Amino acid sequence: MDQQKGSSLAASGVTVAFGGFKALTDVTMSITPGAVHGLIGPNGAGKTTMVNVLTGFQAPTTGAILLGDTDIGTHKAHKLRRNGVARTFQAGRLFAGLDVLDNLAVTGVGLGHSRHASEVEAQRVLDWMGVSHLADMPAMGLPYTDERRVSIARALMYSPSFLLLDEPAAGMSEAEAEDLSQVIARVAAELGCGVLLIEHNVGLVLSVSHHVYVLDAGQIIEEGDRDVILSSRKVRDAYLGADQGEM
Ligand SMILES: Nc1ncnc2c1ncn2[C@@H]1O[C@H](COP(=O)(O)OP(=O)(O)OP(=O)(O)O)[C@@H](O)[C@H]1O
Repeated sequence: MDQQKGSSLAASGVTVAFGGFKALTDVTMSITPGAVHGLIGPNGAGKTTMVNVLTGFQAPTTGAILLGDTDIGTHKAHKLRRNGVARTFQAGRLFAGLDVLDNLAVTGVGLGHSRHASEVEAQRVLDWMGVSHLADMPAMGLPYTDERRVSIARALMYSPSFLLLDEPAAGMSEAEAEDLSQVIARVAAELGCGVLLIEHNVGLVLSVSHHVYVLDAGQIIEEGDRDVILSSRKVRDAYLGADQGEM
């Protein structure tokens, strides 16, 4: 199965149960190429579980994960990555002992490319991100925002069709988050990637997303554009009910 350019990555009626506890219940959502999709919700709503189930890190208990017309719900993460579904993690998970270029090149080698080709691709991605000056820096000790950028660059190796970002702006200042939002917008607009953005920074999500899903207690309670989300009583209640402060 090759990369599915032009297809959607979707969850159809997905439930994920851990023992008797349902982290997700009958969730249906779709990520389309060239667009940014937001996924917000209070703590414990199921956002990371959603990313895990869309990227092969967690199998759905029931329901289907569809890449185009193919149910990939039982496919493992490394296979999905080869099919163009890439992600980042809440913690950057860089290899501390390697420099930035090698952190990216390792992904290329894991995808089956030669070391030389992987280094060329790594340099290309770092250039595209505007962070080529980091190439020779050790990953250990990188400033936090650079670490986040390198994590995204690594996920962009060999042009995935989908990029799922798990709280990429955590710990960033407003100015840094604004810079990041421009990178995210470019990933969709210039690379044609379908992006799913999970963030506690709701303002960032609303500013950059074409379509936003709201999870609460494992269920989608609202979806739509910025105006729909901002005017939703259900969304307001979910956040206030969970004492998450203002949106
Ligand atoms: N492997 C697991 N085993 C048991 N329960 C789990 C597991 N993974 C997640 N959960 C539970 O599922 C629920 C959803 O967790 P998840 O991390 O997906 O939420 P989240 O919306 O990403 O939360 P946060 O915003 O705090 O990161 C939580 O109650 C969590 O404790």
